[in-house]
Amino acid sequence: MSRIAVLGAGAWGTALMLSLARRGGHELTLWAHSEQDATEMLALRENRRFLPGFALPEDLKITTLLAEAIPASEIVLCVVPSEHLRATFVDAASLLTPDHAVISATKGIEQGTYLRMSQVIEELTPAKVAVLSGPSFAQEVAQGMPTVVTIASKNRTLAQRLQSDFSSSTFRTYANDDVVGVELGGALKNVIALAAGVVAGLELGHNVAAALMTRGIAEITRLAVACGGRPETLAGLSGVGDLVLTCTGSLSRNRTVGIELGKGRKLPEIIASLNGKVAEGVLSTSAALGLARKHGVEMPITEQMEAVLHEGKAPMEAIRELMTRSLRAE
Ligand SMILES: NC(=O)C1=CN([C@@H]2O[C@H](COP(=O)(O)OP(=O)(O)OC[C@H]3O[C@@H](n4cnc5c(N)ncnc54)[C@H](O)[C@@H]3O)[C@@H](O)[C@H]2O)C=CC1
Ligand SMILES: O=C(CO)COP(=O)(O)O
Repeated sequence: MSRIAVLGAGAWGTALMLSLARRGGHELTLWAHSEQDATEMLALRENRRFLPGFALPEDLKITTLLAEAIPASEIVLCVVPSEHLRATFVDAASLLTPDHAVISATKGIEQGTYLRMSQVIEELTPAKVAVLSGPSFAQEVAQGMPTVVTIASKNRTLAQRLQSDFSSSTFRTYANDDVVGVELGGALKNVIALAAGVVAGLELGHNVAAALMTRGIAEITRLAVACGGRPETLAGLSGVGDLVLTCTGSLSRNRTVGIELGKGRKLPEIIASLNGKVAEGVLSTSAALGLARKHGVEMPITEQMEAVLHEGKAPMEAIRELMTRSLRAE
């Protein structure tokens, strides 16, 4: 039995909480950032805003107070969007002790610092840190559909404990000690998913989608290895696995944003239509490029995606440039 606080009542925090509840044996608290969302969940026993259609467990505690959620738990599952992770942990820092385990399921790279989410948490808190990543749409996890992800920590005992806490007959976890590879795989696939959406929106066919995934994993792996990750990690669930899911699955928000860009819609209008739901790739693209430049790594797809997202480049021009780069060996 573990006492687990889930920080972040979006789709993914809610789905992971439902999976933990289905596994059974845990005491669960869900922390919501928004007072209004918490009030609605308490009244309806449903997260109608971010993950409608699923009854919240009767014994689930819901709060907007970190001081209520964290001291009552030994495991803190972080699922806030990357943009808000630092602020959340600045507030949470004084409540966390070396006895706490924080497991981050957030997929992103911090703007400006280019830090991975677990690095931000380690910088701010004395807690032990792990990450959870892999091919996992919230909707399917909430429905109890079979899902397989990776839990990574440099602390093998912690990874094994979390594996056992999170695993069930519908949610299987593999342990890994390559935190860098697992975390960067999860963050960087969102950039390629945006690009896969763009070519779908432009109706450019299947060949280019397969090529984007293949060359996408090549550039993701280059950067992850430059940062200290292992290439085989990027061939795993939090690399190829999540890349394939997000580049092909209709439930992906990042891919959907890409499709709309490919159809010619403007980014601010697309973001507004998400109604507060996060497409992490939009911000991660800039951070990924910053990190790549810091390490002298070439990331041609990410570079073109940055130009389309934030410099007004026409999507078709970005594809043309990728296709006409100087020829090289695979
Ligand atoms: N939705 C999915 O299927 C999956 C999402 N993820 C990752 O999980 C993370 C969270 O994504 P979702 O749950 O999908 O988000 P969401 O789009 O469903 O919800 C957005 C969340 O952001 C919160 N928020 C807004 N402003 C905030 C603030 N100032 N401080 C703290 N929280 C604030 C909202 O309350 C809400 O919980 C992301 O990094 C995403 O990439 C990972 C795997 C699957
Ligand atoms: O990370 C995800 C699945 O593993 C979810 O992807 P989207 O954020 O693109 O929906």
